[in-house]
Amino acid sequence: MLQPTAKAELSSFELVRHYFDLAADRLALPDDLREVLLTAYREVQVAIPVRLSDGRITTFHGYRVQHNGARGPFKGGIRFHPQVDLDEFRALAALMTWKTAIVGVPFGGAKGGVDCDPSLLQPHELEKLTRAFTQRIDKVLGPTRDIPAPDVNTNAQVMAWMMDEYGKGHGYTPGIVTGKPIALEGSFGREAATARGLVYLFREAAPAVNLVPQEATVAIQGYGNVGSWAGRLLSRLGARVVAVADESGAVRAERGLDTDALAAHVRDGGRVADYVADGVEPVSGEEFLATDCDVFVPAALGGAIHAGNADLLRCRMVVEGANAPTTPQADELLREKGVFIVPDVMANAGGVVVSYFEWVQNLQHFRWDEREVNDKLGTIMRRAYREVAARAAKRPGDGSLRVAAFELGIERVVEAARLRGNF
Ligand SMILES: NC(=O)C1=CN([C@@H]2O[C@H](COP(=O)(O)OP(=O)(O)OC[C@H]3O[C@@H](n4cnc5c(N)ncnc54)[C@H](OP(=O)(O)O)[C@@H]3O)[C@@H](O)[C@H]2O)C=CC1
Ligand SMILES: O=C(O)CCC(=O)C(=O)O
Repeated sequence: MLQPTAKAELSSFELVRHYFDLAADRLALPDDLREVLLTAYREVQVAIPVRLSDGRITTFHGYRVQHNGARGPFKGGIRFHPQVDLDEFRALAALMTWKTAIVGVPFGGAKGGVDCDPSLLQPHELEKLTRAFTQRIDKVLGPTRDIPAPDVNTNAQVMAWMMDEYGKGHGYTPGIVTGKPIALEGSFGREAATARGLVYLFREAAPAVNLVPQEATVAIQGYGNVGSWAGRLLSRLGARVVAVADESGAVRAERGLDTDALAAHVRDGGRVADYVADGVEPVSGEEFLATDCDVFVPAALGGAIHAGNADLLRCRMVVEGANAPTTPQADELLREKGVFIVPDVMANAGGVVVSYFEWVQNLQHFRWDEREVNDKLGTIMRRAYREVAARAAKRPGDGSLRVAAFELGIERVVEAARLRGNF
């Protein structure tokens, strides 16, 4: 459902660098400082040979990129996907650095993962691979060093295996990962947190395009953790989710999809394209993108909206659940058409904010109830939106939230690094 031409436009890191440069120009950052801020602190690359059930050894490749730790321990998700590479993790780790700074949680940025396709692995193979990966990156992890979390194709179970494997050498350490199962000191609210944060921001942003959130129509690309929770929470708000896509295809329903039923269908192993219900029709990838809606939520992979398809979009607002879903060319094209974009570094920051809450709870071996978690999340997300929007408003003619958000994030990282005497 994503068109591969996206990657050809710019590499993942070039894409992040593009937005970094725009913000760095505004901040008048000197070249030497730019170089420091664009260079990852540490990049770990490991080979992970695993004997699979067919008796053969498959060598997977694992990565952990720690981008910048000026503001606190490195923090960011673990992605399992056949197409990941070092360039992509460099980009995603840098985004984490700006994201944590924008929402003001005391972390740096990291990202990592393995080049595997979990859909081709049996559960015990996935566990074996996860444990072997954890052993190989163990030395750079730690609750005050680097704290992973779930990302694409990883979940609470994968975090539980990572925590258990890490604990073999270090003793019981729940604060080593976030996004764990509730039974293992995971935080209430973390599973839905990325989407909940996105919905908080959508509500803040809606007036900018005269949109009433409760009356909005929405199309969602990706129906995993972020997409399916966004669908369910937006439906609960009263919005109508009229189209959804995953890798298998897309469905559309003018009167609105039953987002809970669709989530249950996916949770039980179904694909979006196979979802059958009254008033629901299968559509092509292009028809999906061209769905008439108020809000488009990319919640799949990077580069999904690019120069080759941005023109198809018929929405008033894009709220980026995915990381780096919009290429610079597409971003410009959409903004020229008057589409209001709430960028990834703020729109999907709810996940890491509640990861921060989980970490804080783990350090104290204490638990907050879900209402407390959600309320605190709302306070942080709304504050971040207002701070970024206020900065964007100072640039009449180019009120891009993305560049303003990058500016804010970079500024905070520079301040912390300077105060620590890092440069
Ligand atoms: N989980 C989190 O807390 C956070 C996630 N994010 C970002 O949100 C995005 C989604 O992550 P998450 O929900 O956790 O991941 P999941 O693995 O839970 O879900 C990914 C979804 O994307 C779909 N997808 C994958 N490839 C394509 C494709 N080519 N076309 C259309 N859909 C596709 C998958 O479909 P299928 O199942 O058919 O493959 C699946 O529905 C990522 O960009 C991630 O970095 C950002 C912040 C936090
Ligand atoms: O929760 C976290 O620590 C990180 C989530 C993540 O990977 C992201 O925000 O992209």
